[in-house]
Amino acid sequence: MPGSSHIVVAGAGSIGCFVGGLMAAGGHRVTLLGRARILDDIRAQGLHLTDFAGLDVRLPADRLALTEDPAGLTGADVVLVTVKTPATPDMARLIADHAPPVAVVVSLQNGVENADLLRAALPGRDVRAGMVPFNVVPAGPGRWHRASSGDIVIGAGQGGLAGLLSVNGLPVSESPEIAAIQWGKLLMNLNNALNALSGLPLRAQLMDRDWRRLMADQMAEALAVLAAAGIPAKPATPIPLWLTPRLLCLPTFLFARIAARALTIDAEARSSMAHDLMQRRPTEIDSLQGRIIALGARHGVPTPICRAVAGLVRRAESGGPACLGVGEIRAAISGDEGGKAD
Ligand SMILES: NC(=O)C1=CN([C@@H]2O[C@H](COP(=O)(O)OP(=O)(O)OC[C@H]3O[C@@H](n4cnc5c(N)ncnc54)[C@H](OP(=O)(O)O)[C@@H]3O)[C@@H](O)[C@H]2O)C=CC1
Ligand SMILES: CC(C)(CO)C(=O)C(=O)O
Repeated sequence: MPGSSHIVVAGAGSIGCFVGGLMAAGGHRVTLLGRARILDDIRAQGLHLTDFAGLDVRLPADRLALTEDPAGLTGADVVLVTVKTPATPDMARLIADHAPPVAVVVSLQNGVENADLLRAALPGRDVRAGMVPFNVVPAGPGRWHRASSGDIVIGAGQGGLAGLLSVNGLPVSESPEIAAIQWGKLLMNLNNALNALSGLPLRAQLMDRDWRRLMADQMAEALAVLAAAGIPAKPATPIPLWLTPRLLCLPTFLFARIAARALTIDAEARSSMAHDLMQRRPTEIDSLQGRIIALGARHGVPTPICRAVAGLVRRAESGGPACLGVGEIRAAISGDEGGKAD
């Protein structure tokens, strides 16, 4: 792989445009493969990237290749897969048909199944799992805002890939424990659904103790499932996962002090699932809560919270209410414990 590589972002949305844009600003040749509704805005006014710490990068459209045509994958050194999980099988087929077999494929997606889905469709290729801890929100035409902190981790392998992908403002590291890191992220991503159902920005949701207690109960349920299944999980923040439910239950002034040391999060942040529901798109609920529910069933651990929350997200996906209070969600959980939900 050359020092400056051709990176193709496969699915240019929030994560793809932000990461791809910073990599282009850092000197890589970048192609954004995406939808016309997104690329046309970038064609018209370039790409504008900001973040919680004052980053302000503007890239004219001619610094990027922009295409809706999967033939844009031809000639890639690295393919960054940034579609939502339900779109992974289709994207895997496009990569198989168009990307060179030597291109390294990196999944920058949430959930724990995407790298395996890609490997199954791309036998013999170097496919890495990755974990993106930070939040990116659309902030207007051609503009994306990184609203929380953390650095990308990818699976360890040959070729110094992390060093190659690291650019100013976007360090990338490799870890042999990427599977555990992805499970740790999945535990945090269980809040994507609560955030989406709350209708609140993440910071406002986190500053409310009733929401935090619900997050804590859901996380404790999932930790019990992972313990029964013997699955190790590593946190994306310095706070151990077993301690997180207890921290969430602290009074707000104490929680805020401790959380501020582990994570920066600004007022714009909302989970990717919140954006999916707002835009009436299918969510990743099956690969987040759905994964815990399936494991719980296999290992005899009840998962009433994940089941009720998944049920409410599915209802919202098909046009049901999306702005719920903690009390309404607790009522649905009690219904599930009584065997009524899902
Ligand atoms: N947003 C965030 O803050 C974070 C997201 N993640 C994870 O990163 C992944 C990506 O999330 P995010 O960036 O929010 O997702 P987005 O929905 O913003 O972006 C994905 C884009 O890919 C497009 N797409 C899908 N299939 C194709 C295709 N075949 N050809 C071209 N474009 C395609 C989608 O279009 P369409 O909708 O029309 O299919 C969409 O515009 C997810 O797994 C998410 O959980 C991880 C950390 C944070
Ligand atoms: C908000 C964040 C960064 C963590 O839950 C995320 O992964 C998402 O929005 O999907």
